[in-house]
Amino acid sequence: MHLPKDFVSKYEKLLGADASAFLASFDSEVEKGFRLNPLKQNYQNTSYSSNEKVSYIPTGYYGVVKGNTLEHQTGYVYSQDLSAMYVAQVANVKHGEWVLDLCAAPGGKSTQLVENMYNEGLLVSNEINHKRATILAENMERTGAHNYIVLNEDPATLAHNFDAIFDKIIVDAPCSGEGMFRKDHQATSYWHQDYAVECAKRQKTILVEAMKMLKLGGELIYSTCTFAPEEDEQIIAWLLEEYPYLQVLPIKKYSGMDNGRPDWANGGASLINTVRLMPHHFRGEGHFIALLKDTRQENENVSKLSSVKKKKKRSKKRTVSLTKEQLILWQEFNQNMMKKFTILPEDLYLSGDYLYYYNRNWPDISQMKFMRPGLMLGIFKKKRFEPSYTLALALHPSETNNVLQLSMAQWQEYVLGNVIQLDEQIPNGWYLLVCEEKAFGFGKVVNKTVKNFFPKGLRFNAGNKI
Ligand SMILES: C[S@@+](CC[C@H](N)C(=O)[O-])C[C@H]1O[C@@H](n2cnc3c(N)ncnc32)[C@H](O)[C@@H]1O
Repeated sequence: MHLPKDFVSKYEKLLGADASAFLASFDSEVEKGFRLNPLKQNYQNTSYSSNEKVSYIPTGYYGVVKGNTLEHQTGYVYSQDLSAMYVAQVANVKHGEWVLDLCAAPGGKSTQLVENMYNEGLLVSNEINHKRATILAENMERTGAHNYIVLNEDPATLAHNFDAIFDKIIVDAPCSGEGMFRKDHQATSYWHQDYAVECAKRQKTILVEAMKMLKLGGELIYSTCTFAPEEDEQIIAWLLEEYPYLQVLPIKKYSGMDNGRPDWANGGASLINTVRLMPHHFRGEGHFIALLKDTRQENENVSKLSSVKKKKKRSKKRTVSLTKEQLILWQEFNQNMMKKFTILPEDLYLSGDYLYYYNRNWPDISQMKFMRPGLMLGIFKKKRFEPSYTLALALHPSETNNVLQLSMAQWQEYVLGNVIQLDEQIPNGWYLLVCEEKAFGFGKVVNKTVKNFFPKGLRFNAGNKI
């Protein structure tokens, strides 16, 4: 592929003898990867489970996944670059933590983070660009997770609302994208000599806001998909200067992963703890990851206590505005449909006519633009409750009373938006529709006809793909 002349000479200087292998890697083939989703029932029951496993991600595999298939639509598989999937692994989220993914669309890292949280704690997944935030919300809903919020805000507004409340913050920063050149040749057209420095300025602005939201003792995970030291080691060196209580923690380096390069920044020894994923050494695209810890926790118990108090005070601000009639409609649906899925009335949140699960302890988001203020349960329509597609994907067939098993051909009809005719009479009402053990939506049975509630914007023709 054609690389900008100045790009070539920059990396010849930086890499010396290693430069020719690095530059040659731009002409080699991109290797693809994907993850399976452990939140799904029997999640390894897919056609991909015998693919070669990735050593550094328990749910990661080498190979290509097809869109417009049952496994993809139901969120069992997510296609992701083999390098990008190491970021959420480095974040090592623990059940119960509050995590912020600040630059989240289209959602590769957010989907992986939430899948590792097993419905405990909270993931706030934010994207500044509205169009991209819509895609993020769709990808998040396919995970079937219960514990996420999708926001569409700029980092400064978030920081104004979320004062030092997150255990972990992921900043997968907008960058010069050099690591994506091999995948997207067009990306080279944006490149110029000063581009990395321009991107670094924006990265610093984002990081200043991120730091306001990090709890004492919290961890910041910073990543880019570029090789540029200005946006990688030099950004971490700058962070250490601005926030001297931050420490760069070592990241485990698997085969082919390189140490960060202190000599490409200010020589700070701890920069070696960061990781560079370089395509001439590693089976994936270019990436940089740093893990930083706020070390103040142990020494500053008093401040820590005040931050906990702040969290409790903030969460009281939210209000629940369901009418009695709406509450009854939801409870009726819940009792008929669900075996184990209990939501307390205090954890219900109404936005317009849409009902969400929003844990009463979560932070107040009423002053921010949201795409999903929690798990969407459904919508109230003229004295009835219609369950959402999102809820269907969040349920295991074994958790529900009314399950309707359909064939692959019937699933194809459903994702096209068609009604499905049944051969036999079954009781009228709502059913969780299931194909090959995978819940793919809700349908309302009326006299042997399954009415279709698959969202119009998501419909597709899967006819020739299976
Ligand atoms: C590298 S991409 C994120 C990829 C994502 N984390 C994933 O794994 O799918 C960076 C994102 O930052 C967003 N962005 C651009 N400018 C921003 C800004 N000033 N503040 C916050 N986010 C920004 C972009 O819209 C883009 O979606």
